[in-house]
Amino acid sequence: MHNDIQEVLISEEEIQNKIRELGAELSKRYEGRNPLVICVLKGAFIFMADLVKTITVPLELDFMAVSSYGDSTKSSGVVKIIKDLDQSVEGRDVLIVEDIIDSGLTLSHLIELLKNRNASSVTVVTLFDKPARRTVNLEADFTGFTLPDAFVVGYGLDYSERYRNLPFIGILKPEIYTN
Ligand SMILES: O=P(O)(O)OC[C@H]1O[C@H](OP(=O)(O)OP(=O)(O)O)[C@H](O)[C@@H]1O
Ligand code: HPA
Ligand SMILES: [Mg+2]
Repeated sequence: MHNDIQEVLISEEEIQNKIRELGAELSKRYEGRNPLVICVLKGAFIFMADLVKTITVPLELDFMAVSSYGDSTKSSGVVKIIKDLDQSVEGRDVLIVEDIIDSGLTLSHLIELLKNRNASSVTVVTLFDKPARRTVNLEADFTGFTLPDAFVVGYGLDYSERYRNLPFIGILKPEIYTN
């Protein structure tokens, strides 16, 4: 698997250090509150697990599975809800945990949905951001790393469902892509 990687962009240690910083900021942001933390599956599952361990306020978790990339390196433009939340967001301080914002389509869709369901606040934390690729105007409230315009894998992010278990973020060798 590591043989398929052309370049490591962000190491495991850099990622873990950044998550501790984000956790400290979020603990301040939610002091005295009880946020509902929503993991956007599948990509954000590792980030969510590492992040919540660094947040010191009481919180609740829920999971939503959405997909727009399928087996491709490009967004289909259609955000499919594969699994909805178990819990109501009405009147809740919602924190959306994303692994990456690329075109911004997934998040803009989710934010709209949660606001329509009457969340009292919607805040976004993303570990990675690719602002150069945005097709909708959107920014996270908390961002870990800004990435160059390249398709990346690892730390939850896949290419065709593979490479999610790499502990770092890297770029694949071009011969791995079939499209
Ligand atoms: O800003 P965007 O262009 O919408 O891209 C970001 C989204 O795309 C990826 O999910 P994907 O659809 O690949 O599903 P997955 O998390 O199950 O891999 C990623 O995990 C984000 O949720
Ligand atoms: N890698 C994996 N999944 C993604 C990416 C990426 O660069 N951008 C949006 N979904
Ligand atoms: Mg994906």
